Amino acid sequence: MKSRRPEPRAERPGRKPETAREKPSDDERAGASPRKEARGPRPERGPRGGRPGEETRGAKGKPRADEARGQGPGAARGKGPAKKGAPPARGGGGKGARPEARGAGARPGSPGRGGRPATTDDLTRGPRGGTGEGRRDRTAPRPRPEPRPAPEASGPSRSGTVALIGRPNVGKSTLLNAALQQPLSIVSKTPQTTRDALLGVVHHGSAELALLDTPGLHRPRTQLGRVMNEAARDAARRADVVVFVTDVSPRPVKHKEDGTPIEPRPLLPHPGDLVLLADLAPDRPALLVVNKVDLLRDKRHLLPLLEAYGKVRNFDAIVPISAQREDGITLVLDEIARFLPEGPFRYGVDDVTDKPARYFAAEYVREQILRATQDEVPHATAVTIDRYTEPRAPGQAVQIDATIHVERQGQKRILIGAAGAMMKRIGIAARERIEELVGGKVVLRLWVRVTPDWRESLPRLEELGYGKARAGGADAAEYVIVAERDTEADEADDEDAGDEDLDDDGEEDEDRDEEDLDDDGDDEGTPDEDEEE
Ligand SMILES: Nc1nc2c(ncn2[C@@H]2O[C@H](COP(=O)(O)OP(=O)(O)OP(=O)(O)O)[C@@H](O)[C@H]2O)c(=O)[nH]1
Repeated sequence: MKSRRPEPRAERPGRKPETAREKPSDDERAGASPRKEARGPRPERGPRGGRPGEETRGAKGKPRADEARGQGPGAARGKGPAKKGAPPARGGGGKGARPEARGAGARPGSPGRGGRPATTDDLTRGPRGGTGEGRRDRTAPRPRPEPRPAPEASGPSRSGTVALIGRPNVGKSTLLNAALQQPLSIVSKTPQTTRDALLGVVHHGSAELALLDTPGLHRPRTQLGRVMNEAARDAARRADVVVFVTDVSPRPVKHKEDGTPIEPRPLLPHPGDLVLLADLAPDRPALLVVNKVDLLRDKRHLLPLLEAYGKVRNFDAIVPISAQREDGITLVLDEIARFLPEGPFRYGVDDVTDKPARYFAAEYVREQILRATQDEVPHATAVTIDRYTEPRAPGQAVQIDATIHVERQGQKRILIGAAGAMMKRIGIAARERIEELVGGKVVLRLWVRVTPDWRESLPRLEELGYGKARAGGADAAEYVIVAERDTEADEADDEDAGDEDLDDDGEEDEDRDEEDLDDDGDDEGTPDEDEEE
């Protein structure tokens, strides 16, 4: 379906939350009555440009010193087509075809903190500015106080699908959100938050990037894990460009007995990455994005790491970024755009994604579960939308009934909490996030249901929305825009509530059911070990 553009909505007076209440029997209900903070006008979508301080380097370890400092327009060029040859179908992927205006002269300073979740308006029309009032999401990217200046459209138009691939928790969803300039995809500190490929459309100069956020590739222990891995691999297979995302994380500084710090070992490519890169889409352009460079205390460790990665694969470009701080995003988009095939845009300039609002309603409930619970609960949770009814008159609320599926009674008890307190907390936070999405009032009713072993049952996974062939991405002949609020109630195919676990305290979960690729590179192994500085 094609979207209609909603008018900017007016500010609404605040409302008070309702007290959650429980329902007898196996279902538990927690209502969160509408409460909304007033919000200001939405800024126009803006163009993009480079940023000072963005670092980049060419593939195979040749640092681009000038560009690494964001001083030159050619930052993040890598070897590019000059070495691999511009793909014929991508025609002229050299400098001449590149969008201009990035690097120096770009938006100064770091983006502002805070901000609010996306609204329907934002999802269809562009980024939000704002001051961050009412924002609860500490892990979502911080909105920019000003939109990025866009590169000028130059050369032929390019469009294509771009898969963001990598281990869990490296920041793929954060990167997508930063590129979109809105927190569309749910982000959490717990690995395996993303359970399905999610499209985000970015128009960048003369290029249209259909970015696919994907589940982190990991060692699966359940059918769900296998389905998630397949979703990621499928996205990589159908992509025109693969962006392999990895991260750097500082190790704690160790000290000798006399208290002097031990010189940290150099950073090395993550062993799991070596496994994944061994057979990752060898026949198409691949970019490496090294995320979380803000965590490096000593940036001298970055260059050897980039060089080491450059020896693993003949990347077309290597771009170190901080997705969370939105540093380096423009360079990533520039580099991707260079390798897209020439062709007309497939989406409207205001289109953002192909999932309906009900999909995000389920995801945002799951997001709050990830934030509010820990241990085994998040991984054992899925969310389905039982009813999504649009308001019949102005001022009325969207009515949403959602079921939270868990696997055991104990998990249900945890989710409900004492006197329903946990459910209430989740319900209120999710409802507020959904209200921002749909741009209006929402009445959200949540039930908790025990669906034993749903992660191991393919039919159950199908019912819960996992593993189906989904419309989306650049291949979709028709697509639904999230702003379109007339989603059919029986649109069962879109009830793909993702669910993944997230610790509120940010610790990697101890009892998660899937693991990252391990050091021996056999797709079986131990959880991630953060690299340290
Ligand atoms: N310090 C820092 N943290 C980041 C950065 N990017 C992402 N994170 C954090 O890393 C965690 C994981 O981020 P996600 O975007 O959910 O990672 P993902 O790769 O999509 O994770 P999966 O869903 O497991 O595949 C979150 O806590 C983010 O806030 C960054 O640039 N710097």
